[in-house]
Amino acid sequence: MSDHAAKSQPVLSMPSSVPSNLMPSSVTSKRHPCSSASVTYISRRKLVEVVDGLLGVMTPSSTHIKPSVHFDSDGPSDEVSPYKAWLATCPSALASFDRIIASAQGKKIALFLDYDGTLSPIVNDPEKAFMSTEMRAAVKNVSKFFPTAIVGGRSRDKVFEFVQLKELCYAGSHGMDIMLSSADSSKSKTEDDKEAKLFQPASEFLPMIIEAYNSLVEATRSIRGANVENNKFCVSVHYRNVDKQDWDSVAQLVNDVLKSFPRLKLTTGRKVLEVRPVIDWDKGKAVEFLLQSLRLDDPGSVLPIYIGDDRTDEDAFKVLRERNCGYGILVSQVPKETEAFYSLRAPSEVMEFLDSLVRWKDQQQPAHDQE
Ligand SMILES: O=P(O)(O)OC[C@H]1O[C@H](O[C@H]2O[C@H](CO)[C@@H](O)[C@H](O)[C@H]2O)[C@H](O)[C@@H](O)[C@@H]1O
Repeated sequence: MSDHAAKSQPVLSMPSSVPSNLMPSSVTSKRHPCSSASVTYISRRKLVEVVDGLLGVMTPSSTHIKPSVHFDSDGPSDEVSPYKAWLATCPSALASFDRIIASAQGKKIALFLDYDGTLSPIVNDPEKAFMSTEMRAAVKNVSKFFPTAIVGGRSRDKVFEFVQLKELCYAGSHGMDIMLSSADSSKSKTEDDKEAKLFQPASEFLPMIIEAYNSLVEATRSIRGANVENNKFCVSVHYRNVDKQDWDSVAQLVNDVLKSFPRLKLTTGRKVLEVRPVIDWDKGKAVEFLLQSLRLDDPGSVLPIYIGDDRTDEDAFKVLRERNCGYGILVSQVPKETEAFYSLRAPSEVMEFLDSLVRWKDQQQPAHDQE
């Protein structure tokens, strides 16, 4: 995404076929609703400099997918006006709530929720990214009305450990480890039964990921604050707690390790470098898979909503946009180029949005049924 983020011109365009009922109220042209040439990306400009410098030191092997790294800035911008300008094109999902539910009339909403930065606030220690009791209750409540899946970058087990709700579906490792229903699977009598509910398109990469994880731990051992997380089918190298002057070294070390693993590639998140298999699979593909598997892929009767904060969530936003069937909601305090239709500022607003969905459904029909 950094190549993408580093470009000064928005590269996205609104498909002309987006139905008007799926268009945010402020969008009147074919321009992408969530990117605007008039938005000043102050923090991104600084990032571009870093990216340019960084790409200069990277020499990917010929068989290796070119790593595109930039160092993320996820703090609030000092300047209010660029954010306001951005809101005009990527409106708040709370302010647009009536419009969203208007397009859900007669349809079943299917919810897809990222974990880190969406259900839990970003914290320095990834092991302590707990979600609040209130957020857990909000997710539990919303899942009573709408099919709900968590689509996270961490291992599926880890995400489940944080969320602790059996009634949801879980897709871990950026969608490369999908369990269709954790509730059903716990009741499954046989291994065959469990396997039928499990989809792991990168399973052949497991030994390679373990090897890469060990190499990355070894390579970054000397960098104070660097932290390598094994996410089962992918590995995260965190630099949030690394001194800024050492960020280049972290990227260089990761890139050096990757030269020995031509079938692994590098993506970036919020102060994290993510190493994953080169397979054509991402959160977008995972959402498509879930919609199909759960028989929710009829755009006439289902409105999927995906809420996420990270670059990897853009793949899912894009799928919904291209299928003209639902909404991506980006969680961000700063203007970003995005494929999402709407935005929310922080996990606290995500909770408010989920609570609003529950209230709306509650008022709508006492029987608690969906259409
Ligand atoms: O796709 P996601 O579920 O959002 O996963 C992306 C990464 O999320 C986690 O890291 C992020 O959250 C941490 C805890 O708040 C924070 O310390 C870190 O800086 C963030 O990048 C997770 O730990 C990573 O493994 C995921 O790759």
